[in-house]
Amino acid sequence: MGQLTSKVSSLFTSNNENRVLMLGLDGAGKTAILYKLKFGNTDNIIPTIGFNMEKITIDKTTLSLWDIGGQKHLWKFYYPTTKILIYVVDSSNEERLQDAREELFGLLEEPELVKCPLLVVANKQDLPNALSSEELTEKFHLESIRNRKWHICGTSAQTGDGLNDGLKWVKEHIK
Ligand SMILES: Nc1nc2c(ncn2[C@@H]2O[C@H](COP(=O)(O)OP(=O)(O)OP(=O)(O)O)[C@@H](O)[C@H]2O)c(=O)[nH]1
Ligand SMILES: [Mg+2]
Repeated sequence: MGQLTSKVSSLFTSNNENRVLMLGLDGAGKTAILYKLKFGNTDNIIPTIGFNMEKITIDKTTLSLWDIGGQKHLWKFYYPTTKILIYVVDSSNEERLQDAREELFGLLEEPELVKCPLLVVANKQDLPNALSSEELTEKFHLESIRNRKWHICGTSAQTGDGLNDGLKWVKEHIK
């Protein structure tokens, strides 16, 4: 069983890509962000079963953006070889903030992700009740993260605001 798991896992990993892993609760907007960046729109998005992967080139650096569906038990298969972790939050959904925070801090304990810089994406900033990135920093106690480089950016996958700034940070911190 262990061997099978490791074979399945190896299907999803490659050492020579700039793997950027996008995680976050279902409905946070991971796929919307990926499609807005890649195709310029967020039309026809449905909940992700499995994953989507798109390559995006910025200033001659090609990033492989892996958007994994919110089914958390599958996330671990995608950890190996990840260089940057992007954690997407629905800033407008206060009810799920605690859950989102717990998932994030659980990920920060994962040995395979321990060396990955972290970009927290405070998504859905176009919605009137969205928490700002400063408010989310406080609610999530992000200042307590000391074992890696981290950054937060406010985005809207709908309008595209903030996405390029986030991508630029990723490019600057990928090794
Ligand atoms: N207003 C607004 N809606 C958004 C934004 N980002 C995503 N959405 C919407 O939120 C819903 C969920 O977005 P998805 O991209 O499917 O979320 P996901 O994180 O990929 O969810 P799973 O695939 O289930 O893990 C969709 O209806 C999106 O159109 C945003 O920035 N603003
Ligand atoms: Mg999705």
